[in-house]
Amino acid sequence: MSVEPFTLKWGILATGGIAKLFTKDLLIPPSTRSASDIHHQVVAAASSSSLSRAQSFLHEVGAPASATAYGSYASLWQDPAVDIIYIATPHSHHYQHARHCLEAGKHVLCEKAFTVNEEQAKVLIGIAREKGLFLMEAVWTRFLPVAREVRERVGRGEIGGVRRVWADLSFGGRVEELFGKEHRMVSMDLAGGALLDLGIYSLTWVFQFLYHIVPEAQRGPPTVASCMTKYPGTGCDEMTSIVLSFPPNGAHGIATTNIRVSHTPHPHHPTGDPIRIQGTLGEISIPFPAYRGHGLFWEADECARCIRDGKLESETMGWEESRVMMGVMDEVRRQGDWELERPFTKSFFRTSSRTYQPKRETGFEQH
Ligand SMILES: NC(=O)C1=CN([C@@H]2O[C@H](COP(=O)(O)OP(=O)(O)OC[C@H]3O[C@@H](n4cnc5c(N)ncnc54)[C@H](OP(=O)(O)O)[C@@H]3O)[C@@H](O)[C@H]2O)C=CC1
Ligand SMILES: O=C1OC[C@@H](O)[C@H](O)[C@H]1O
Repeated sequence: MSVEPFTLKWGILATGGIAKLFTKDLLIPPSTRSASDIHHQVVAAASSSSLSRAQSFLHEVGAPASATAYGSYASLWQDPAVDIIYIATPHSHHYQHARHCLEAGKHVLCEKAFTVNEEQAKVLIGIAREKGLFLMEAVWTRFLPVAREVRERVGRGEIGGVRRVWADLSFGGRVEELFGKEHRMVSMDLAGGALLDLGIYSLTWVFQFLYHIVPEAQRGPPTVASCMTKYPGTGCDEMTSIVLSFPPNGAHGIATTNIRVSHTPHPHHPTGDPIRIQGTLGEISIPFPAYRGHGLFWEADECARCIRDGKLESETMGWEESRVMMGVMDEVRRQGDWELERPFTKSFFRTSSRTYQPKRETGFEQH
């Protein structure tokens, strides 16, 4: 007997680079990755720039003609046809956009970094819990088959007890030419910087083996030591290196990120795997992965299965872990004296329109 797949109806909030890739991936039939239990439908997309931008976006990604284009985000989160909203705005806006979507009764998949600080993450989690809605940080690499397999093998003890994990995600380049002072990667107003943009991936690899797979009663937030070097153009971080020591036995996680030098200077001549998991009996290293499509559909499949099964959070990328990783990044910024220059902690981006003025309508004003 064949069972109808569960269909999840997506709304896309923002029309930038990753929104395009993600939406194209949503439209790849799940059967191409041997999934027959779920189906994704793109029902709407919204741009805060203009209606025509949303229309061009839907056309470019190949969405069905029935998909609705909106010229404001609020129209999207008010659309009754939408089940879940994928938020693909700059980091600075994740909190307020996710909050609006949740308050409008939508499930949310929010791009990384989840928020700009732990405080904001806690608020979003509280709202999702209270309203019975699914919420997940879109750390897509957690859902890659290679990540699942390595978690399982390490969890089975194949390399003994894990004592050290190294993870680097760094893209080197002529930063001033690439990003200037306005690009979201370096803009302080858009919560740019290597740590929030790329460092979250390094942290997520470390956390998978030194936190996620550790039995709940034994795991806990790590102690944090870090160095940060600022980008002269704006004052965000351009290199950050973090050393973590995890309970229960002090295992070390070394998470690094950089926008001046790369983890793989030449993709065809790799100089070493950027992820190494070292155990008492052996080591597993992972190269930078490459996939058909963009590899973003696995996280979308996870959303569909969780929502179908009535789960509010994913076991693979759960609320507690997103919150603890945000807390680590808060501490790294504190050690890097970041908040002395710009108050990313506490209420920044939350209520103050003095410190942050959105460039255009974002729905921010209500909070
Ligand atoms: N998973 C992954 O592999 C990747 C994830 N990301 C994450 O996705 C998010 C977006 O990144 P990316 O797509 O590269 O960014 P882009 O700059 O390409 O797109 C961001 C979009 O956000 C909207 N937006 C709303 N308010 C603003 C504002 N004040 N300034 C600029 N844009 C605004 C715009 O869409 P509109 O005009 O339609 O409203 C814009 O196109 C970030 O959180 C980033 O970390 C990024 C790259 C890869
Ligand atoms: O998530 C990301 O992965 C790819 C990078 O190029 C991008 O800046 C980052 O946001």
